[in-house]
Amino acid sequence: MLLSTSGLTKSFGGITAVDGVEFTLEEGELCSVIGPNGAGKTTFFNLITGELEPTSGTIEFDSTNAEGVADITTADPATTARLGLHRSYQITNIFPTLSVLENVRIAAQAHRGSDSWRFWRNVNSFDDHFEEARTILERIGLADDADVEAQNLSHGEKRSLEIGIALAGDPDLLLLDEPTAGVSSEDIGRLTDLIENIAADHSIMLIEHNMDIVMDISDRVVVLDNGSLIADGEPAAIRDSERVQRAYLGGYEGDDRNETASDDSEPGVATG
Ligand SMILES: Nc1ncnc2c1ncn2[C@@H]1O[C@H](COP(=O)(O)OP(=O)(O)OP(=O)(O)O)[C@@H](O)[C@H]1O
Repeated sequence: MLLSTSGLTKSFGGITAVDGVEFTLEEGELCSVIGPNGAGKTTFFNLITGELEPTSGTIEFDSTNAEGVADITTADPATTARLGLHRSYQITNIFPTLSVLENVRIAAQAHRGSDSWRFWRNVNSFDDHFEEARTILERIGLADDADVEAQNLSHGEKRSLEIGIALAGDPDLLLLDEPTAGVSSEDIGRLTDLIENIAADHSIMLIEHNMDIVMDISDRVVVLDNGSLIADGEPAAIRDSERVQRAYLGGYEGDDRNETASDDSEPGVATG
């Protein structure tokens, strides 16, 4: 287990945005979180990263940066980040007038902690951050744009840069909140390839409304409806679940339904 929530609940006044969620993520999984608008997906992420404190329930994270499993139920975002939980936001969080390289370098430097700020004149660590940032730019496909002001990137490239900034934190678990929202169709393929590439050596939780992407790249899909986790299983089983179709998918059949429908006589969907 990398992450686990038990009875996780968050109420805002009369609204229970997240309602008793039992969830476990295994290391290496790419797990998509889907559900209708207002289902509680972003609140679920905010609870995990410590932006919000739960009303009740617990969250545990098996960080490589801590001894054993850490109880992160009430940890703040700085603490969860230090433990290896990073996210990219729906709202862009890059420095628009700095270069693409600087955006990632600063994130790498911040991650290395107060020592590298204190010894910022230390040429070696400064070079290390540049080196690390350049390696990340290669990976996210922005190496040729290293000196471009971030504000001049396309929307899709900005989303890639946000992922690069999150990668500079050396995360064990990356939470991506609608990374393809508003991205042009030609950039979507690139971004999807990038997420798959990152998933090769990171655990990922992904909030995504584009069902073709969800079905294509997820190892596992969980469905939130009205704050409750109503289904948890492999993509094909989720797509074919009547309950999920009723709550959210509303007739979605996907691109490859004919290829995979026959092996789904016993859908592997756990319900909450
Ligand atoms: N800070 C807040 N104060 C009051 N209510 C909130 C707050 N944040 C979220 N909510 C409510 O909690 C519920 C879940 O919202 P949330 O944003 O988590 O859903 P979501 O599944 O991420 O939706 P979307 O797909 O539209 O982003 C909604 O009813 C929302 O209005």
